[in-house]
Order: sequence, then structure tokens, then C-alpha cells
Amino acid sequence: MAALLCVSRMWRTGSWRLLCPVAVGQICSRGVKSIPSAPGVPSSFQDSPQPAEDLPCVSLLERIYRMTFQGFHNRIHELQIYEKQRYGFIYRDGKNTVCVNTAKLVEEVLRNEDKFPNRGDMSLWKEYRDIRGYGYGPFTEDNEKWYNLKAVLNKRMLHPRDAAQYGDTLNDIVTDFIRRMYYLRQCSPTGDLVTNMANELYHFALEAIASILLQTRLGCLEKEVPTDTQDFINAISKMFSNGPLVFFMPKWSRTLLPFWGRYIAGWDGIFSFATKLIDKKMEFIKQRLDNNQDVEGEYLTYLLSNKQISLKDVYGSIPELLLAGVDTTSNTLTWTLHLLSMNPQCQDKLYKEVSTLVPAGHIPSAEEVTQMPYLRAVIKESLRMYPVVPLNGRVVAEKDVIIGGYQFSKNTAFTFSHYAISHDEDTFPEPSTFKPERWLRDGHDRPNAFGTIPFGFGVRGCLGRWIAELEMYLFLFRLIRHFEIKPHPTMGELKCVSRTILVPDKSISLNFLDRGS
Ligand code: HEM
Repeated sequence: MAALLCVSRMWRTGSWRLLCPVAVGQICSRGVKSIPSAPGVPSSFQDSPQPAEDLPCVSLLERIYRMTFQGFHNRIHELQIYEKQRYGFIYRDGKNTVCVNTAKLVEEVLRNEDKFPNRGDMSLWKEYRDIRGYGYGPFTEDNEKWYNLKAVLNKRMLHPRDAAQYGDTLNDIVTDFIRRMYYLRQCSPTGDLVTNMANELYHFALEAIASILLQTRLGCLEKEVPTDTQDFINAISKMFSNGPLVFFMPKWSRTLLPFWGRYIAGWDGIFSFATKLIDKKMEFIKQRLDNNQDVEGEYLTYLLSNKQISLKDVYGSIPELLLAGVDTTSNTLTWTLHLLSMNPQCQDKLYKEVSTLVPAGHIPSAEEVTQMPYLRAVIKESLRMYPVVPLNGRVVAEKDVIIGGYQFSKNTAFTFSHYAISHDEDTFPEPSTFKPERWLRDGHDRPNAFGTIPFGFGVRGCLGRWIAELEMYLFLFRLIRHFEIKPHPTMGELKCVSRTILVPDKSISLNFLDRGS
């Protein structure tokens, strides 16, 4: 899902559009000549706002050159830092798109967001739903309809106390994951190695979100993943890998090139999998009602028995929620384990916290894990260093706004360079160092809250934030309790690449030394 946010944004802001012939007419004539006299100093301190046309501007040709010849196409996060150094804190990027890359400017935009905030163009996702007659979900719906839909979807997710009710479900999945880790270690030549951690964590995240949303176990953590579950995983990958290609190919090419067909097939796989599971739950509810039995259950049962949401919307929303909850959580955990393996002192501190605050052998509750400051700080710092959604934004549609001392007309799209912002030395001294301590409330000033907003902001913010956090805390608590994590000696340096979300550039192997607990 995070992938979608970035793709649609990059496409709209020109990073994808740059490959469309029609976009050539948008080449900016001002180039970089108009960099503010002091690049990097937001001009909000000036008396009267300057016109947006005075901003530095990235031309289309420059973008093409950088993406292709300089190889930034899969290093969008590095491009953010490069452009920040070159153009300053705020610059134009395309015709009506403005890129901001300081915490303060992001805050200014978000404080001005519309009543029904909008991230940008979702037409390609909508197109699939229109073709097949499916309803829209929280990502694709807009305006008042989005607001009403989200109000219903939010109800069992909005607060940490809502998420806490899923603690037992998540703990069961963590138990299965730990069992699987023992099994995988056993199969390795050294008896403690697990290869391709990202893949294991993907299965964990999918099992977790499906259990919460659908009250169904998919079998992702079994020795053999069931065929229909594997088909679903393949369908997600097909949709995501072909989506960007479809975005920038002209419509007439859809019948000639294979991407559109694969993109649709990907969605078909996702929707048919979710539809089958929802149908099954519907049947179960119906049988209970026919027998005059109470209908109790968690998320899906709540949605299906809620009169404020139509069945069409339930069928449209569940696939989007499933997608949103998998690659985001799994990649955050991948980065976290990597960072802990590289920073043994932090790992020791974490182990000390989890082993002293909760008695040995005790499975922690949701309340217990959310009260562990270092555990929370580890996740927060991992998300700062590797924000899985490195790029996001808002279209300010309702009014003219002044941002950074510049005047913008309504309907201006702002993009937020979250990776560059969360690596800003002024906000985060030693930004490339993993320091969970910076998040502890121990008398120090904590960094600007808008320096890292990995779950977004406000009413359009992440619906699954509390679920995701709880899932990651319960997971990390138990894993660290069981194992000391070490990088495999052959790993070498790990870099990140932006395959729309931030992922490691190679497969991660880790050694898990049994702590004997
Ligand atoms: C580490 C895990 C996660 C991260 C970092 C993350 C991040 C984000 C971000 C940045 C946004 C955009 C927010 C904005 O524009 O202000 C978002 C939206 C969303 N996320 Fe998450 N997410 C995570 C997990 C989840 C999970 C587990 C779910 C599933 C329940 C979920 C469901 C959603 C939905 C439905 C939206 C769209 C909300 C809307 O448009 O109103 N996310 N997420």
C-alpha cells in the first residue's frame, strides 16, 4: 500500500510523468537560477509572500537525466537529499507541484490541509474497480464518501485501546513465527541461520493482518504455504510490479503490451481471494442468525453487521486494508532486525528492558508492551532511518495558502520528502546513526514531531497505525527474548532501494543465537 502512495505521487509529480511525451511541454524555463539567495533557509520570515513562480524549479529534462543517467530511478530517497542540497527547502517540481523538505514546512502544509484531505491521483486504482464493478476502499474513496467510510472502518482501530483487543490474536501468530524460526534455524547448516528474512517477515505480516481483518488463518507460517495463499501473494506482487509500468505507458499501448493485462490479473487475484474469505464469513453469520444465535466476532463481523457500510464497500475496503498492512509492517521489521543486529549495544538494552519488565516465560499483553519505552523507541528510530513510505503529500484544494513565505493558489499539490526530512542533521544530530535514545523522555528535548511522521498525519493518516505498532512491539519483544540477533558474516554493507517503498537492496541473512529462554 505504501507502494501505491509513492507511485501515485511520483507519477503525478513528474517522476513517472517524465517518461510521457505529453509532459515535455512542462519543462520549466527557470531551471535552478532562482534558488533563494540562501538555499535551505525557508523564506517564511519575509514580510510579504513571494509568488510561487519565484521558486527554484526542477526541469523535466533534469529529472530525466537524474532518473536515467544518474541512476536515481530506484534511489528516490537519495534524490530527495540531492535535490534538497541543490534547490533548498522548497522548490517546484512540475507544473503545479511543490516539494517541501523540512519538518517545519511539512507542518505548515498539514496544518492547512482540507477538511477531506487528498493525497493525489488514484485514477488507476479506481479504473480497476470501475471495470469490475467493485466499491472503493479507504485509499480510493474521496471527499465526504471517504470520510463516512473511514469513520466506520476506524471504529475498531482508531485508538490504542481498540488495537489492544487484537493482542491475543497477534500473540498467537508471534508464537507460530517463533516456532518457525526454530525450525528454519534447525534446517540451516550452522543451526542458527535464517536466510531471506524479508520473505519470512512478509509471511508474518500477512498472517497477522488477515487474522485481524478476516478472523482467518491463512497458513503463511506453515512449512508449506497453501496454494491459494501463495496465489494471493503472487497477485499482490503482480499488481505492484506492473502498476508503475501501466501508470506511464499511454493508454493505447494497453492492448499491445503485457503490463495492463498483468496489472488487472493481479487485482483479480487480490479481489477474488478477499471475496472468497468475506463470502465465507457472510455464510457463517447467516447460519448463526438463522439459528437465532448471537453474532460475535472481530473486525469483519463488525463491518458485515454494520448498517452504516454497504456490502459493496466492505468488499471494496478489505482488499485495500490487506494490502496496506503487509509490506509496510514487514519492511519496518526487516529494517529493525537489521539495525539491531548491527548495533549490539542497543540490542542489549532492549533485551534488558524486555527481560526485566515482564517475568520470564510470560507472554506480554498489549498494555505491557506499549509501556516499554526502549522497545517503542527502537521501532520509532527504525522508522525514522528507513521510513517505508519515503514520499507522501497533500493537494490543498480548498484555499490559497502561504507556505514557506510563498503564495500558492488552491489546488496546489505538495510533496513531502520524508526521507530527506528524517535525515536532517538539524533535527536529528548524527542522522545516520541508530540512536533509539533520542526518543526517550529522559529530560532531553525531543525532536520536532514533524521530523518523522511515518504513519502520516490527521484524519487522512494511517488507519492501521495502532495495529501495526502493537504487532511490531509484540513481535520484537518475543523475538529478542528468545534470540540474540547477529548479522551473517557474508552480509556486507546493506543499502536501501526505493521500489516505491524502501526495501533492502539484497536478501538479509541473520544468525539467531538461542538465549535459552
Ligand atoms: C509500519 C506499518 C505502517 C506504516 C509505516 C504505514 C504508513 C502509512 C502512511 C504514511 C499512510 C498515509 C497517511 C497520510 O497520508 O497521512 C498510510 C495510510 C493508510 N494505512 Fe498505513 N501504514 C502501516 C500499516 C498499516 C496497517 C497494518 C494497515 C491496515 C489496517 C494500514 C492501513 C492504512 C490505510 C487504510 C491507509 C489509508 C488511510 C486514508 O487514506 O484515509 N496501514 N499508512
